[in-house]
Amino acid sequence: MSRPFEHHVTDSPDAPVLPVRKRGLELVHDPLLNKGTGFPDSERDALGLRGLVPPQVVSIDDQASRIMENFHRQYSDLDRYSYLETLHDRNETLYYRVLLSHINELTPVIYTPVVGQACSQFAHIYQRARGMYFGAAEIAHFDSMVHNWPEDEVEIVVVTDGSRILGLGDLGANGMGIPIGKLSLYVVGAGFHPPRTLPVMLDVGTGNRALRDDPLYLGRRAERLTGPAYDEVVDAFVRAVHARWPHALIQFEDFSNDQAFRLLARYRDQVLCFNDDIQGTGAVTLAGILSALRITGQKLAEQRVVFLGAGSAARGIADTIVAGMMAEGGLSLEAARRQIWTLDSQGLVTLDRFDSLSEHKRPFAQDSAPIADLLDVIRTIKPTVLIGVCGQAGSFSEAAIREMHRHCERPIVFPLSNPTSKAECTADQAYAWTDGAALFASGSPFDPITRGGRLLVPGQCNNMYIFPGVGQGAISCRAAKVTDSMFYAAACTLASLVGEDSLSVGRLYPDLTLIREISVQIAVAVCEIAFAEGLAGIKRPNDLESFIRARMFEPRYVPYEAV
Ligand SMILES: NC(=O)C1=CN([C@@H]2O[C@H](COP(=O)(O)OP(=O)(O)OC[C@H]3O[C@@H](n4cnc5c(N)ncnc54)[C@H](OP(=O)(O)O)[C@@H]3O)[C@@H](O)[C@H]2O)C=CC1
Ligand SMILES: CC(=O)C(=O)O
Ligand SMILES: [Mg+2]
Repeated sequence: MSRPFEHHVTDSPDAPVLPVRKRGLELVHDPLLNKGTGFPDSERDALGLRGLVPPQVVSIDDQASRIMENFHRQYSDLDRYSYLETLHDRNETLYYRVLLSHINELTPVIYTPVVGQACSQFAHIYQRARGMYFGAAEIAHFDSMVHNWPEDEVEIVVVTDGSRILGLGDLGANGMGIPIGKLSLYVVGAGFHPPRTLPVMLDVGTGNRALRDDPLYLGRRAERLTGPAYDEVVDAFVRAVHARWPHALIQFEDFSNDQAFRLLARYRDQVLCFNDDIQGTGAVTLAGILSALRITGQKLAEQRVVFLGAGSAARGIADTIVAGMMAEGGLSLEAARRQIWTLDSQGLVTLDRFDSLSEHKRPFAQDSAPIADLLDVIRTIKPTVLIGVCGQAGSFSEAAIREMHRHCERPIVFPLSNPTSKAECTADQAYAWTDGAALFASGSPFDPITRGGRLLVPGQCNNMYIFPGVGQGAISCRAAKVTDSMFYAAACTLASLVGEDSLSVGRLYPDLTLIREISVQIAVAVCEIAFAEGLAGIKRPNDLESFIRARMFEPRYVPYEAV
């Protein structure tokens, strides 16, 4: 049963007037409706705001200037994160206006790398409730708890169990910063209406002893659940969410790989869902490799790819590259997989380890002698592409990168682990060790570099380029499920949007200021797959692109009508 709540969304782009029941401070304290000093005089009269805000009526752009002035006054990254979250909690329209107009400067704060620091300290910097916590002890209440959430039209749920937050390991309930950050990017990147997004923490305990002993820790102080007890919590959560919001998309985020693959397999045909670390990362990485190959003029099917790390991200990327080699290069599944070598914490993943390998590693086990070390693997395999997804800082050594460059004129080097403190190497290092020849992209951003008078701009290979558009596509056409073919289409679309101007400075991804355009094009591609595969829940609109654009939230103040 849902209660009558305040409307937060208007779908009419032409003359949007939002009926508002709240008055006075109740309105000012609702972050979805608050305009702060931006309430015009007419609304101050009609909504009981006279005297409650300073006399000047300030435009949203002047408000944004004040925000940036104060943002620049903060002392540390964590201060900057907290400052933006305070704004998020006070005035969402202004928060998104500021993010959208300073996207390159602010994304690294609300997202990687600073969000990693924020998650590590989440319990200490916590200010105000945001999103929902589904605790194992409350499992009997999940079905009723979902009705405590005030919005009837949730479209995107990003859920984590905190077990593998970026490359920082098990952060338990502190991991809530990740769903919050990802959903901000859904709004900024693909124009989801803020009240239609829901961050979720599945609090099933934590294996992180230091957190459990931290007096300020906000999650369940118990060992992490496993086995059937864990599955029951996830099941109850998915059932409750699906019952309350049957059309919502559930994004699984930062689950350790012992759960990630199982959960995706279990739910992908039951409810609208995907795993971002597996599927989103696969798509964004293939796009970057395709961009790099436009520079070298080579074909995907000719590449020899080495992964340092053989977990969720590695498997998602490897499968997507294989799909590309099969689609573009005509290789068989087996032939494509033979072009890919993975290393885990025990060294090269080989057939002689088959029986002890987790399921997700087995398809990429190579018929090769054991090799323990990345340098020796590079010496033996002579890769053209090197991908780091092991969460181990500095694990691409100078010797390894130099060895790669010895046999490969333009090595494709992607240290993808997040946050920056976990990157396998820096942009500076990759360029220095290859004399500027590396085609480089990283999970967290690095600044441009000038080498010998030449500007080199590192791209950011991060699933943030993919998930907003895939989500918008899936929701716009009411897709019954999210398929791998949709992610493949997203990868090709993203690659097609990288301009020659970007490639001329070695940047393998478009500038982030283009994220909304990228998301529209990805959403169109995803919808087209849904229509072609009979998965769409609506009739195809004649002008699909305009249909998607019309759904997108613009952070500006709409007029209110007192009701
Ligand atoms: N840029 C992006 O968009 C994304 C980046 N990532 C980043 O990728 C990293 C990994 O994520 P994910 O795949 O989900 O994590 P997983 O835990 O699933 O996988 C980590 C893998 O790294 C291996 N590993 C650990 N230490 C070493 C080592 N010293 N040498 C070789 N391999 C090692 C592990 O080996 P073993 O199996 O033996 O334990 C495991 O196979 C994280 O830092 C994450 O932030 C993830 C998703 C998206
Ligand atoms: C980017 C991302 O999803 C990760 O590092 O886990
Ligand atoms: Mg992730």
